[in-house]
Amino acid sequence: MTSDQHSGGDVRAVQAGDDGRVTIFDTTLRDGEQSPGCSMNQEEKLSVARVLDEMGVDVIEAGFPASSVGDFEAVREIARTCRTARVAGLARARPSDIDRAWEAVQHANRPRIHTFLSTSPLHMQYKLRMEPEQVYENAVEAVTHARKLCDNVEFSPEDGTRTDRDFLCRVVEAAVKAGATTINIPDTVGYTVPAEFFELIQDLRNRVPNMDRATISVHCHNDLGLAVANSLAAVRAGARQVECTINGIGERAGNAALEEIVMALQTRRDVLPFHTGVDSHYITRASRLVSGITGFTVQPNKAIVGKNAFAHESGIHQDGMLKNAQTYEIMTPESVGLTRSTLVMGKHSGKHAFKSKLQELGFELDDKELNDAFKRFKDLADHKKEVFDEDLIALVDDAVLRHNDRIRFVSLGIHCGSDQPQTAELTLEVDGERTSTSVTGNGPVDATFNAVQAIWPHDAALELYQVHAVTEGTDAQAEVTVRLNEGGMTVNGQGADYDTLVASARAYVNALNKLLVKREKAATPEQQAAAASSVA
Ligand SMILES: CC(=O)SCCNC(=O)CCNC(=O)[C@H](O)C(C)(C)COP(=O)(O)OP(=O)(O)OC[C@H]1O[C@@H](n2cnc3c(N)ncnc32)[C@H](O)[C@@H]1OP(=O)(O)O
Ligand SMILES: CC(C)C(=O)C(=O)O
Repeated sequence: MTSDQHSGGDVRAVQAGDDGRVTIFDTTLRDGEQSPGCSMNQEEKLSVARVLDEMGVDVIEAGFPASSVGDFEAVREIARTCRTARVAGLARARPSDIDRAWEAVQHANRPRIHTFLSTSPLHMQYKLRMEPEQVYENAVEAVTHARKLCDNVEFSPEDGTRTDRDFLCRVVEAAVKAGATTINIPDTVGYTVPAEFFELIQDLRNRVPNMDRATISVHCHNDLGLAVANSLAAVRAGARQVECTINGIGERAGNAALEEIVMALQTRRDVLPFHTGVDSHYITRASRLVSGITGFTVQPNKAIVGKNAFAHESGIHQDGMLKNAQTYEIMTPESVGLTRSTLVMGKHSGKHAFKSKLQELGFELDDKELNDAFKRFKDLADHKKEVFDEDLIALVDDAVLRHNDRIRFVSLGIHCGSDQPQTAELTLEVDGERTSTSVTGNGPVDATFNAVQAIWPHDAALELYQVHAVTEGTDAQAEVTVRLNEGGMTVNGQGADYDTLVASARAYVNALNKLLVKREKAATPEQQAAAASSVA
């Protein structure tokens, strides 16, 4: 078997100087943020961008600047902050969107405008209500306009995998001629399969005469669970940029997961002779940060970053691991930033050990955050025999990532049991002002949520209430997820505490804070100005 047969693909160089380096384009802050229920404020987006920049992601798609004032400002701040990563802003194929994207990214060390327009028959006819020739002209105009502003322009023919092949080749050729430096082929609805996508990318390379003047990129959705497989097939066919997100979050079933792409390329270089610039040791930290901010818990069996990804429970596996870890591990936990714990944390631990433990777990906190988290840790350690790593992660996510919230949990007292009525005595701080109330309900959770409603009236409907124990035992911390829906806007809130009801109140309050962010993003500039003077 030749090495080419072995890799099952076309691994010849795609351009002069091609050494198999794959550009990692992270869209956690744009497509990831489009996940239903996920909304990040500016500071949260910045903290994710900082980690992505540090870990060596090549391009950060920071948002869609024309979509709201809040997103515009977040993209602008990220552009000003990132040191090495290129910062991209997404724009529809309209001059006003493109101008807005440029306004947001222009101060980046390395800016990019990413403009897109659907090319599939379905999208053109029903969504855009445009004829193919109008779409062709519009795509050329958009890229031409973007190139007048920025020398690095990406063009995406949206729904590319369901586009007529001849038309796709024509549009791509014209976009490259107009100055697009990257051509991104999106599998917008996660429809393609690996062999088909391989053939599509190869076909573009063979048929589009000027294809070698632009980098081919792919953007795969996970509707059939094939996003990573499709992306890797495309790389073998000559794509040199992969668009992906941390933990695979994104529209519907999500996008290709960054950690899976990076680790597949790193672990299987023998059959996938490509490499990225990402330092894989940052993966766990980035995953936990995104999960904490979005409230999207990572499923335990998720590849690379799931809680069980490096856990071995059955005897034969444990025996093999003790004899040689490679028997059941194809990569080391250390390579993705998981450290084997050396410090045991308990109520006698001091702040130095606490800080060092958090660093081991991938958290870098400022002094205020550290003090807040330490206070919560001491309180937890007083109520729990052993404080595990999972407890600390839940606690830090809860204590630290919320410090800019406008509505804050202060205290909760509950009267519950078989005596009626169940009553919640709740104190919240709203924009710095404390309010207390005492409210009844059908059970302690209902009473707690009624109390939140009494202090901060709102119309959002509760869609999900979920409790899970962070570790085993009756003294385990509870991690609660609450999903609210207000006029079609969904948000997920999370809260953790050794008291399930306090965790519930924290989760509800967290969801309300996210709703405030989402409302702000959805508002027009005039509505935003009016809202600035009143929270509710
Ligand atoms: C596949 C993807 O992920 S694409 C990115 C999706 N991301 C988002 O939508 C970000 C959040 N979106 C928003 O904030 C809003 O949709 C906005 C601000 C972008 C636009 O809001 P509105 O002006 O109210 O338009 P609305 O969203 O209802 O409809 C979209 C309009 O854009 C048009 N459109 C859609 N895609 C494109 C495109 N790539 N280029 C040009 N026009 C487009 C649609 O045809 C429709 O036009 P119409 O109003 O003439 O019918
Ligand atoms: C804007 C494009 C790249 C996109 O998100 C998609 O097609 O899924």
